[in-house]
Amino acid sequence: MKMSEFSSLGLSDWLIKQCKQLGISKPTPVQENCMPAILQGRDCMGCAKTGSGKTAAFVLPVLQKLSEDPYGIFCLVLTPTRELAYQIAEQFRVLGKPLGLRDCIVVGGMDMVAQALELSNQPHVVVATPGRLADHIRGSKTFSLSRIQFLILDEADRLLEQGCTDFTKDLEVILGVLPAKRQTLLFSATLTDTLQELKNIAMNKPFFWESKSETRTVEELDQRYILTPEKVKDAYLVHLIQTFTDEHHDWSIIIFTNTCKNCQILTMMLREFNFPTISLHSMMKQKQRFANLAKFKASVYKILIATDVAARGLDIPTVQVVINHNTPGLPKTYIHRVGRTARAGRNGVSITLVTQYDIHLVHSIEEQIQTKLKEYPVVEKEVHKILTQVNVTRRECEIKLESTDFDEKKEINKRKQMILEGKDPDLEAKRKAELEKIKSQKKKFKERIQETIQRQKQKQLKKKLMKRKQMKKKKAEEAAK
Ligand SMILES: Nc1ncnc2c1ncn2[C@@H]1O[C@H](COP(=O)(O)OP(=O)(O)OP(=O)(O)O)[C@@H](O)[C@H]1O
Repeated sequence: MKMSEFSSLGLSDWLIKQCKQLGISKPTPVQENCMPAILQGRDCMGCAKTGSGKTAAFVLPVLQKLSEDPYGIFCLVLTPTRELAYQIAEQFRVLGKPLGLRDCIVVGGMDMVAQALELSNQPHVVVATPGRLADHIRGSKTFSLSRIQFLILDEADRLLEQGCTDFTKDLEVILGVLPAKRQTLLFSATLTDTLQELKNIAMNKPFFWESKSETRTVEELDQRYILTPEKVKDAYLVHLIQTFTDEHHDWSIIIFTNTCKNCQILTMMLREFNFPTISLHSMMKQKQRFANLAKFKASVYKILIATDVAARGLDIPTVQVVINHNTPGLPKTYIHRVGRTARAGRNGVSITLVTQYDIHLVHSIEEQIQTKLKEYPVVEKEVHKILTQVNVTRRECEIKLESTDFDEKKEINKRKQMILEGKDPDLEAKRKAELEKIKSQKKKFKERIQETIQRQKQKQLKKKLMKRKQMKKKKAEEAAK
């Protein structure tokens, strides 16, 4: 009966069989609703919660169509991170094995010549991050995307966001070489903010489907918070990990933090406490990033410390806990981060460490997800017992990191990025210094004004007091007369 459900959506038997081998036997709502429209040739926008099977919702119909009329390059998938590109390509490869599907992954940080060669061999599916693909388009005439049938934007809203990595210029280059007659599919757990821009990319009045639900996170996720002063945060972190690892042998944990440096320091610190920890952030070499992720997926390391480069899309079933070492500034980021657990109907816990300065962020997260975070119970005495040891260890790790060339590397990476963006790093540095100067002058000016106002207020107060004193004296004198 389950088999017939996929077949009633229009998939061939070979594809249904292939799904079954991966434990995919009954379509999830996003698949059930979006696949028929895609198979009918319509553009589609699918917005469904994290871990709800959006990838197969586009991979399966593309494979179905490809099997009916195979030619390369048939489909282009764009995605914001390199790790996600590999994950998506893998789904295509596994599900499309009976077709002899050829895919090509085009991401930054990997050999460009090898990629160019693969592109010229007419793969059926290209999965790419926008920056590197745009580079290939600008620099090479050995491949063409002018006949693609499908353009897919996975994590579509992120691709349009002008965040720390801005994809918009690269997207323009890519869209410029694609045929107007194509099917465009857009998927994400958070489409609504950029809906209009996305509709423009889809062009042909897309079929839009959004999972109807009051909450924006899954029910299987137990969402918690711990209110903590900044300097006790790390002690809570160590305590939490100790408790989880004592109680569960087969659990994996992802810890999200805000900067690459913090990621590095926390990894060093947790290793000092003998926790099997590994990190993932954008300052690492790409090969190292892939290697670390593979080791985490294989449970060689149970703890992954990552920046938001790992916040979206990664599908690792063993992850039972997500810890937010910092409260995310955007509710959207929170939704994707905690969505790394409780996937495909499994249970999971998320714990967000909140300082007094982040409470307003928690309120806006709660408002967006339509769920209240519950306090996570902790025996505080236990945390205070390890507080000094944890903070001393952290300080030692910071000193160790300072003695390496981490900051220097960061600076070099920044300069490289600027050169790639066509900016002059020295000129930018000068501009930044000037801006800082203006800012500091403004700050000083403001402070001086505040001081003057304060002084004037004090003067007035003094005057008033004097007047009152004199009045009292006068009254007393008059009374004495
Ligand atoms: N019909 C299905 N039945 C059971 N499992 C499925 C089904 N479809 C997909 N899955 C599995 O569910 C998991 C999550 O799917 P997927 O990674 O596509 O989620 P997603 O919706 O893209 O999440 P995110 O928004 O975090 O990217 C995967 O391991 C996938 O193999």
